[in-house]
Amino acid sequence: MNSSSAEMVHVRAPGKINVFMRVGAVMDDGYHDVATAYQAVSLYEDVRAYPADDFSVEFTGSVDTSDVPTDGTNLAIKAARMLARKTGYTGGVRLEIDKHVPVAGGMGGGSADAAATLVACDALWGTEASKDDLHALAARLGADVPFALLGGTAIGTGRGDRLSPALAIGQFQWVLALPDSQLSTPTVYTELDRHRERHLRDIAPAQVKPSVDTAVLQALRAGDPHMLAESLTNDLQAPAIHLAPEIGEVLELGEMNGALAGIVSGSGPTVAFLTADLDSALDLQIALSASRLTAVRATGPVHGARIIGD
Ligand SMILES: C[C@@](CO)(OP(=O)(O)O)[C@H](O)COP(=O)(O)OP(=O)(O)OC[C@H]1O[C@@H](n2ccc(N)nc2=O)[C@H](O)[C@@H]1O
Ligand SMILES: Nc1ncnc2c1ncn2[C@@H]1O[C@H](COP(=O)(O)OP(=O)(O)O)[C@@H](O)[C@H]1O
Repeated sequence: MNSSSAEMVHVRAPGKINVFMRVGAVMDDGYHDVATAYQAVSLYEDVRAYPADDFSVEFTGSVDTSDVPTDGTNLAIKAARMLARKTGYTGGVRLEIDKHVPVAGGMGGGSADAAATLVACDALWGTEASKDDLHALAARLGADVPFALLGGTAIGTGRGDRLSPALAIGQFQWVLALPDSQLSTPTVYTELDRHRERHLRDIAPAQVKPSVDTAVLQALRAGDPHMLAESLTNDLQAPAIHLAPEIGEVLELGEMNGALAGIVSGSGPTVAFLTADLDSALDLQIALSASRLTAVRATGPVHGARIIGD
């Protein structure tokens, strides 16, 4: 089918925080078996898709995108091409991405771009892919991409792409210390495996099948930031700090300035601080900014990738 039905489609997709992340053994496909609790937060990628004969992408926004490739290796272009192949669409798309999620920061910005692009191209091209088809394409693009489609709060197992929504009430107030450096996701996983060999005490043994602690699920269900702060967990935090020791100082600074708790987001180096309420979040944002960190506030959970009427 080749019936382009719109002049432009605008889709917004969120960045994410892993409020819980246990990493188990390496599976046959080379990926680690994980158990994670994702929360989508109000730091967004805005993707605008325009009809075109070929495939291209341009970036604007508040974060440095100078390192992000704009050729066929860009995740958004990969997503568009994959959808075209799957649906038999023979045209292309021009993508404009207004980017606010830090690149290689552990918040799934590239995944959000890919998820938003799938939804935008499907609407632009009128290809009417099913939810299941979009999910399957998303999972092929990256472990985090299905969650960027779904949004909200969800448990991810397997590679992190087998999702089940988690009940969460209310809004959590986060302050994010955005990095001016990057960490490569595979490097952090590899560092974790090295740490395991050194028997670090705060990391679960790889042979234990990872699962999400019931305390996290209870805290999310209760919408209680104090409870959630007690159960924030990330097996990738110690290896991320080992690779980028300044993360440890950022965590200390936040915890001294009113955060209930701080956690490295995904593979880092973004640090997410959970606060008790909006006032504490504002105070913490000011304190971190005074220390010359880029600190932004965000709330969660928020929606996954969806069309915005401009
Ligand atoms: C760590 C997490 C936590 O949510 O997020 P980020 O910090 O990247 O945002 C994810 O596991 C990342 O998801 P994503 O960034 O989509 O990963 P992919 O592109 O699929 O994989 C990049 C690489 O990470 C490693 N990887 C990823 C997921 C997983 N369950 N096991 C792995 O070992 C593999 O080396 C893989 O080649
Ligand atoms: N559209 C995209 N946006 C961001 N990064 C992209 C994109 N396409 C490819 N990449 C590459 O993917 C890597 C990881 O990107 P990103 O999703 O921002 O980080 P993370 O996996 O830490 O959440 C980066 O090194 C980047 O160069």
